[in-house]
Amino acid sequence: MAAIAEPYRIKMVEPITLTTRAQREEAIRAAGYNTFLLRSDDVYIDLLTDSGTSAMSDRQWSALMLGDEAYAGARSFDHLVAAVRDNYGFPYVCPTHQGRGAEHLISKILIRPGQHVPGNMYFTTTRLHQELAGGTFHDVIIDEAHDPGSLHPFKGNIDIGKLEALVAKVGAENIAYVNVAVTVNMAGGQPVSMENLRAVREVCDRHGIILWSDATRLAENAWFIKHREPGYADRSSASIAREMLSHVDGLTMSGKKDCLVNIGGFLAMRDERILLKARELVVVYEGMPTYGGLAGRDLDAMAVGLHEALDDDYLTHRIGQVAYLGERLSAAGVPIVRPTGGHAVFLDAAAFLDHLSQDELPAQSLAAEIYLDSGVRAMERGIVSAGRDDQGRNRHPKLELVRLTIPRRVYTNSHMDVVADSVIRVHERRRDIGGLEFVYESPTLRFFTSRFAPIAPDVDGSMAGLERGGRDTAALAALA
Ligand SMILES: Cc1ncc(COP(=O)(O)O)c(C=O)c1O
Ligand SMILES: N[C@@H](Cc1ccc(O)cc1)C(=O)O
Repeated sequence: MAAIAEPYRIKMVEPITLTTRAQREEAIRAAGYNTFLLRSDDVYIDLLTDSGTSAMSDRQWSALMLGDEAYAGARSFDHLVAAVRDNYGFPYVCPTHQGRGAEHLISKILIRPGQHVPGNMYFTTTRLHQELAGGTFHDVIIDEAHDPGSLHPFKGNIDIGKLEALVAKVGAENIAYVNVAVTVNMAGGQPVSMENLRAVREVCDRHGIILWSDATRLAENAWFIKHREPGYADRSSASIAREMLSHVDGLTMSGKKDCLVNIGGFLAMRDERILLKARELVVVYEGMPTYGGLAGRDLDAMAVGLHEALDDDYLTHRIGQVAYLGERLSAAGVPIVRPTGGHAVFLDAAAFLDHLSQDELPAQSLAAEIYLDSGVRAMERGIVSAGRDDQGRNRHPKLELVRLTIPRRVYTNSHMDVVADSVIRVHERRRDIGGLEFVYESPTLRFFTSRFAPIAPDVDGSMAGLERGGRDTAALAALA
């Protein structure tokens, strides 16, 4: 697949800040070594997330101006419904303020306490909402997804054998629904094949189980099917996305990703009974069913963005940019999850810092080191993100990763070169990097707000001079 240049011209720019090493040392200490707690002004290239960080197009900005801010019955809602119907094929839509708003509602609607929810690898907010509704999440993704080196083209696939085994064990009536994420964020932005979606549908039909989708990165998944699955090369990603969704009963969407907006989400479905339930709940937790916690202009921008994200040239450039960064790192011997996925390059922190145990939080430490080196902000996706189980024990996920997440239409490959050079530099002196420990552990979704301190001094200055072995008193003082 030949790389293409940005299929757009840049009409507006936002200056970003270059920082000194001394400023970054101060900033990461103040942030308790948690990149989520850095101030954006202290970040040079921000690869924390692809969520809500897209650049909107001139069409989307125009749509914002046309937003209808009526409390009820706004035409902006009609625009969103039409876009979802035309692009995704669902007649019913319930907007929410973002993806987890939709997850909250669908978990409350479909899960009875004690039921089980199989899915293709956990996502933090998804699993939490399933648990809060009384459900138990089960990972039924194929084993290859847990192996950073496996080159399986569809590492997001559900393992049909694992799914069938769970149904046999707990009984179909105790499965609330099957949730299939496209792509799979925590596995590295890995896609699900159409063949797999069909097979999962067949299992669900045979057992009378609802099939739902977390379609947050639907467009990127469709592009992978076009380029990797036999029979789809001549199809548009838009038509492939439509076919993918024909296999599911409904979806939750974080519009902040593949709808190219800074805020927004929704539920979409075919069953009017689910819509009615969603409307009963949305007025309690989000807002009127025609705005769901959003401004009318947000609905309009999302209606335009969800269509733009399905454009093949846009997708070829976007996924090509992720691959470009991945190839630069692989060529230098940096261990990454392969093949690269749709939204991010994931560093294999366990292999990168193989002198650290998982309990020394290698991914958290690596993300802090990369920030210290260059001001590039990444995100931990390992033991800290996985949290604790219902017995209060740390979960030890097989993947211990750092995510370099690429916002949509925001950075050029010159930025990717700066990122690659920095990660390669850090890799060259990896033996000097020590681990971290918690100094404050947040009880829920702990990766967002916990604070850390170095547990081991290094020899030549990476985190040297900040804190040596033990508690980060400055960080604790800042917290108090
Ligand atoms: C796969 C996936 N599902 C759900 C969500 C939740 O979406 P939001 O951040 O809009 O609440 C996210 C991002 O958080 C995600 O990446
Ligand atoms: N969904 C967004 C924001 C987010 C980040 C981490 C989370 O665990 C939850 C939400 C992302 O994947 O970047």
